[in-house]
Amino acid sequence: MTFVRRPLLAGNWKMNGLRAALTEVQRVAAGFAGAPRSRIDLLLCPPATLLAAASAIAAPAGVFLGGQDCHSEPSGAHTGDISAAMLADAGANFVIIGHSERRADHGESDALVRAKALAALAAGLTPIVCVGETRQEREAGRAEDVVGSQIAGSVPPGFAPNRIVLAYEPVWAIGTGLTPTPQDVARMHGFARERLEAALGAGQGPGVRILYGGSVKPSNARELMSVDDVDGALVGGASLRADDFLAIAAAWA
Ligand SMILES: O=C(CO)COP(=O)(O)O
Repeated sequence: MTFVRRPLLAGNWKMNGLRAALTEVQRVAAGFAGAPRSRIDLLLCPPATLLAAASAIAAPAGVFLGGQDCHSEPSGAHTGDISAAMLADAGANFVIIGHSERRADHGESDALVRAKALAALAAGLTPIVCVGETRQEREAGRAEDVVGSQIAGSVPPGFAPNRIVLAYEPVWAIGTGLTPTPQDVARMHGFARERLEAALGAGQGPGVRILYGGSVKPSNARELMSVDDVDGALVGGASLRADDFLAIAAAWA
């Protein structure tokens, strides 16, 4: 079976954005509506407080919306948490799961990340499961071990490859301006695809979109996005301004 992997450019706003920032959503939507949109999927993941308003602006232009986390349970006594169904109800199509900031700030384990991914799938969302090694792990030569075991523990088995997205985000590249070399990105993405094949089942690896994340900017997007097995980007800081985000999207023009 041959798979066509449509590039996905995702913006993770993290804990940034008041209502005034909806003007950036408007500008992304306007820029995308006029672009040859068939080339890529565009996704914005604003804070949950802006999701419904952002969806009203972006969805008509064909821009997808996503959450940044969800609870592993469908509902219940979990003060301050958000369920996958709530995200879907507010207009989300995707949800970022297991971002390294959540793994670090909230002690999320691979098992919890997998449970959250399953909750997302049950609510009809596409989980973007994040993996990546720290600087110490890379320097100790353990990058592949770490990413391999995160994939084995976090990716729910038995789903079609188009229902799950993987994001490789080396922790040391996030918000630092540092990026791996294209050769390192190619090696890690190729390795991740092999491990996805093991996690999802024979023949499934080639169908999964694998995003690169960590200091993606307009100036390096074209080089990083042309690497083998890179099917898009998960962008933090440079997704906050519509001009930068659209300039990254132009890497596929
Ligand atoms: O963590 C990231 C996206 O999820 C990457 O963040 P930066 O693009 O700011 O490095």
